[in-house]
Amino acid sequence: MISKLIKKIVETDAPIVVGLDPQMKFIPQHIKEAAFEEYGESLEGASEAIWRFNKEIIDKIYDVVPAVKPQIAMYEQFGIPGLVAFKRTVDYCHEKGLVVIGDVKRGDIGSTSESYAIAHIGKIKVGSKEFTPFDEDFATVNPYLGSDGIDPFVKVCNENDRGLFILVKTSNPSSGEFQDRLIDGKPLYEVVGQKVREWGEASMDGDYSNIGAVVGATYPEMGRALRKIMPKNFILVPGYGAQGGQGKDLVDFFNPDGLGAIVNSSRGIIAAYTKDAYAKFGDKNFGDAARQAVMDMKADINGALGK
Ligand SMILES: O=C(O)c1cc(=O)[nH]c(=O)n1[C@@H]1O[C@H](COP(=O)(O)O)[C@@H](O)[C@H]1O
Repeated sequence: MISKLIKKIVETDAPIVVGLDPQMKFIPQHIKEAAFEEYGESLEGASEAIWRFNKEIIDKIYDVVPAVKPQIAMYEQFGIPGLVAFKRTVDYCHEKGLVVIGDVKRGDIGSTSESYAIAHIGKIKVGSKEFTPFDEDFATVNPYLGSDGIDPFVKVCNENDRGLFILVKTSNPSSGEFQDRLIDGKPLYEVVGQKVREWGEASMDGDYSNIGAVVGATYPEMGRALRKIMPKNFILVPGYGAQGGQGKDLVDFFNPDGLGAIVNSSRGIIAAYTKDAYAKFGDKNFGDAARQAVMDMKADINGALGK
């Protein structure tokens, strides 16, 4: 699966993933009104608005980026209709040829992890039939329960040619509270980075492993150290844009081959039309604003990489 992602990154020349994290406050009024008129001011109405918003964004960016990352919490807050909107989004992104990273941040005891893995990147048998419930290409995973919480994800991943991005050093301000604590003189995130390297060894797909890591753009120094610890693991880098990360912070997340990292921006892209820099598009053309924000992000990152 990582080879498919790499192929698309090279084709689009964009190591970028658009985060499909719709919040009601970002959805233009005309979309909400139309959805509410048909489905009422209800969980169904909100979920329909999310779907229509996503579809417009996807239609405007699918040919310039390799991947999207829907964050399931944004959908789950609207209950079952929200999860239906999540699944519609995943399916439509596949139709448009995009790689889908399900940002689900799962991880539990072994048996429970296995069920999470089946739900998102695996297959479930019902009688004589087999189903792929959510059917993402990659899932994000929380490793802090240890190896027995990760092993079932790796197994399901290998059986289905899918991928994982395992949290190593997160982008948020208090991530250091636990992740930077020293264990035998090493920060915990480095210990976890070393484990990601080991977990990924049996999942090679070309030059890289299907098992990747998540490291926040907001911690470039740590990104540099982790890049060396995990030379064959792709790094998903969130924290660009809304959380302050910029192209110049990202250079050391990449390998000398120009690959090895994919940078996420969610609010910075999907809500671009609400920002002064893109206000000229207006709320009716929020999809065009998103596309322009992608092009600007691409120029910023590729410029920093000297391309
Ligand atoms: O796993 C993630 O994607 C993730 C890890 C992390 O350390 N920090 C982080 O922000 N994220 C996710 O990346 C997205 C960032 O959104 P923006 O700040 O709007 O670009 C959200 O979906 C977060 O849940």
